[in-house]
Amino acid sequence: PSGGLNRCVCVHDDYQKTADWLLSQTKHRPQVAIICGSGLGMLADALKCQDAFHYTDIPGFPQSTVQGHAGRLVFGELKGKTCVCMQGRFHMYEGHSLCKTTFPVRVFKLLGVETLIVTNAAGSLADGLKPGDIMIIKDHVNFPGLGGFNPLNGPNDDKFGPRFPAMSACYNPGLRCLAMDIAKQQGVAELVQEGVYAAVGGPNFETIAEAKLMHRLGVDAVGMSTAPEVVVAVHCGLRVFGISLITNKRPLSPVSAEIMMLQKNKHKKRVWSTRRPVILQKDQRANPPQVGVA
Ligand SMILES: O=P(O)(O)O[C@@H]1C[C@H](O)[C@@H](CO)O1
Ligand SMILES: Nc1nc2[nH]cnc2c(=O)[nH]1
Repeated sequence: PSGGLNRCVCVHDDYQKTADWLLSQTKHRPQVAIICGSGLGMLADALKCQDAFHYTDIPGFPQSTVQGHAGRLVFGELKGKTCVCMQGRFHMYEGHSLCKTTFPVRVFKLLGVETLIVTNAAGSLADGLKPGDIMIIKDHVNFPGLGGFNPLNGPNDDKFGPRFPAMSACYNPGLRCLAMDIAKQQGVAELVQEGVYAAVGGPNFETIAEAKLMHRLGVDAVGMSTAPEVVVAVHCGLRVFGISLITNKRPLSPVSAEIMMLQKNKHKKRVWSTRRPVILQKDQRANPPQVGVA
């Protein structure tokens, strides 16, 4: 991969100018940044003493084009911590370069942020993860990154981090433990579990074969964001905590008339089944049963 979309074209000064402008517009000095995923922008409403800025008014900031992403940066207080909250993020499928997609993360670093909380909407590939559940991200598979689409491509900015950053402990274990403890205290532990998130480029959802492949690779939930932001955050030394809100199940097999078969159940009764057809015995092959016919 080469070309404009796959090479960081922003220089340190670009991030600094945006950070300086924000610092001149608000008295808040955030320690925590929160990126709200699709439909999760209401998290920002919980902030007290808010200063809010539309992305269109922030010098150098990319613009949000997705429904459910309001396009505002909100500063405020939450339980005694000063936070900055992105109501809406940037995705590769909108046509943003990865450099622009992750631009706010480096701005947060320059604002003095130490901890980044990433949230997203994702489809479940795991049996035990249902729509409405929350998955604490323990690790990720960055499919665009594995293919060479990486926000760190291009000359390394040593002021932010090293050329070859380690990604073996992206999601802070202490924060993951704390989140699980809080879920127990709040009585919602049965809705919360840890899992592996995979980022794909989108905007199309996965084919059955792609979903199966990811499931076999150990992916629990799939979405179209987060991993590039986390790569940039870890590169510049931010502590990261991530959660996926499970919005749907990603089917691993087509449940359709094509594979519906009448099969014998354990009581030897013939019932419709969506189980995979069994391999036929030699003597059955000459006269195979027809799918969907009793
Ligand atoms: O920003 P997130 O990752 O929450 O958005 C997800 C991925 C797509 O933008 C959209 C698809 O439903 O939700
Ligand atoms: N790629 C992908 N992104 C999602 N965002 C919400 N659900 C899904 C899904 O099933 N797949």
